[in-house]
Amino acid sequence: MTGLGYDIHRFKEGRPLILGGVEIPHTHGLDGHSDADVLSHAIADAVLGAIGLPDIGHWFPPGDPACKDINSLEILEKAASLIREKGHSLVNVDATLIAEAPKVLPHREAMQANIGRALGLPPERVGIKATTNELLGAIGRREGIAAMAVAQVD
Ligand SMILES: Nc1ccn([C@@H]2O[C@H](COP(=O)(O)O)[C@@H](O)[C@H]2O)c(=O)n1
Ligand SMILES: C[C@@]1(CO)OP(=O)(O)OP(=O)(O)OC[C@H]1O
Repeated sequence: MTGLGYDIHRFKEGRPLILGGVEIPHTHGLDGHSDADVLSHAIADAVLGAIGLPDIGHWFPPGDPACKDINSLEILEKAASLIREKGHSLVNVDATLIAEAPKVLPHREAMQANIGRALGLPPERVGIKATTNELLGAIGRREGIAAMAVAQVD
């Protein structure tokens, strides 16, 4: 089965920028109740969606004090454990970050390692790509970062 995930967070000054559990040097971080790791959120929704489970807001309710500044790698761990509990196995995930800045590909291997560890996948089964939005729209105006992801589950 295949799952699809998408998320977007706006930039906010004074927050660290966390993507795939990696702190990436930048002028702004992303706003959110959690650590706002847009990449991990999109991947978690793809994993959950592959077996028809409700999305991350069901398991980690927006605004829940228990989720304040939560490390989103924990969300990935939860999604992967639900897959195993239901008798399935995760095959791979693939994601694209959409960001005008910063350049994120220099951090690809660190993100693959973190996400792979959280999901129980080897790094080569964690695809991470990035593109700018060619200066178009909100992403092009550097107002935030979006991510989309797919997951394959047997
Ligand atoms: N935030 C980003 C965006 C892009 N990259 C890398 O740059 C390549 C070219 O991007 P275009 O949008 O101009 O096609 C892209 O393929 C990525 O390798 C990046 O690292 N971080
Ligand atoms: C994990 C949660 C918890 O508040 O994180 P947020 O930072 O609010 O991020 P969002 O992607 O808007 O929604 C998911 C939430 O469930």
